[in-house]
Amino acid sequence: FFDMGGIGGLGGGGGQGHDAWSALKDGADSVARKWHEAKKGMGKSTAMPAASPTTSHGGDMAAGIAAKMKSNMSKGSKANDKTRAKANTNAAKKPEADSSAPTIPVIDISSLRSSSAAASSRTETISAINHACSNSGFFVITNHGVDQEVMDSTWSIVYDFFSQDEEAKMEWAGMTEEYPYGYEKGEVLSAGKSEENGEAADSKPDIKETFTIGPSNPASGMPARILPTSPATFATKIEAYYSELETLHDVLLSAMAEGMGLPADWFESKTDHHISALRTLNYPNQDTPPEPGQLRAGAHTDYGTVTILRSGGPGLQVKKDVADVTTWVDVPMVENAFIINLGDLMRRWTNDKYSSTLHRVVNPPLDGADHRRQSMAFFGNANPDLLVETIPTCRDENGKSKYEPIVAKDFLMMKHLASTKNVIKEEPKAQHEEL
Ligand SMILES: O=C(O)CCC(=O)C(=O)O
Ligand SMILES: [Fe+2]
Repeated sequence: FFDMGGIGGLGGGGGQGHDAWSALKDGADSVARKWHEAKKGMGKSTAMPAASPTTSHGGDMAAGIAAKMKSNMSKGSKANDKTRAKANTNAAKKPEADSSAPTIPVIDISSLRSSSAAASSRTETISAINHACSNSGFFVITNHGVDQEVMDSTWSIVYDFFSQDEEAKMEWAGMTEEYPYGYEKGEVLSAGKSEENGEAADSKPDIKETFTIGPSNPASGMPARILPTSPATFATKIEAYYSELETLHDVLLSAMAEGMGLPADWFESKTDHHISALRTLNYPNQDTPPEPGQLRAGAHTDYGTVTILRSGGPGLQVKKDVADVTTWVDVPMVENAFIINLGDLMRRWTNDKYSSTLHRVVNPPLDGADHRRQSMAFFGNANPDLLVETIPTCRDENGKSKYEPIVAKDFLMMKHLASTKNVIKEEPKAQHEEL
């Protein structure tokens, strides 16, 4: 019910997206400019657009349904603190109750990636990350150490992949329960959340197409990767990108472990044959109004540990409730940065100490301009056979937890299968079996 309220209750999703855009227009930066910058960034050989970190909100658009919504972001609406003030100097000037105050800090993580960094700067970074994880569950990282050439060339080849005609892309479709990867169109992202809560799911497919790969490690128990042969260098590039982000995932988990008062290597044995997935996303240009309730990506939470996202333009918004009113906060776009957010597995693992926050991608304005948009999301996860029991330092004062232990892969598949009911085929595609 909770998610359905978020979608249906906002009074018609096509409208929802456009209302959000008009609300954004009142924000610090004009949406038109952001779109313009984003478009420049969508070119074949370009990366993320440059934009200054800003947030805005659509505070009034959901007032009518606020009462129906249970606040899961009460922690996220805490006032500015030192960390946020440091990450964005504009924030420091805003009054505490201002719902447009940034909840998504920008954190420089160079100290986590350099062996010569001063211990104090590492501690400061870990504390900023821990704070963001315990509040909005979203933050942006800079100086993350991922190879620029790998980032840019993957971005560019992914653009080329999605630019192919439907037939060429469908060659790589055929998602099954056993092979939950490949090309697809028609996912209902919001359904994963509904399934966890035992609710009926919305049936409107997202206005997007995706191509996903899983781990290459046979010890993960996942099937061997099926990689497109066209464009020619797609396979090598996307595999290199996956490896880079696999390392960054380890770095972030290690910082989070320390943030929770655990040894830095605490997650290592729990992720050494992980089932993280890399999903590339294309949101085609929209020149006709969407169906009511349809968004580029419906409101959802991610499923795993930590998501590492590279996003090519505006549209991504994070839910924030302020005094029982739902607002959607724009995620700041910072050139060459990654957006980090936590998944439901991490939320459960930490007994809700860390937040997995609802987010969505809204529709662009129907203004005749080309608003094609691209993203690449690395969905970090744990070992498939890991029994995820509440982290010792996250139990309550009586040593109790809100959650029963769950097996990591069972939890992931429950959510994944709920959101891909429209796309999953009964049988694997024969043509790829010999690969
Ligand atoms: O494209 C984006 O910016 C976000 C996509 C997303 O949230 C997801 O695929 O889980
Ligand atoms: Fe997401």
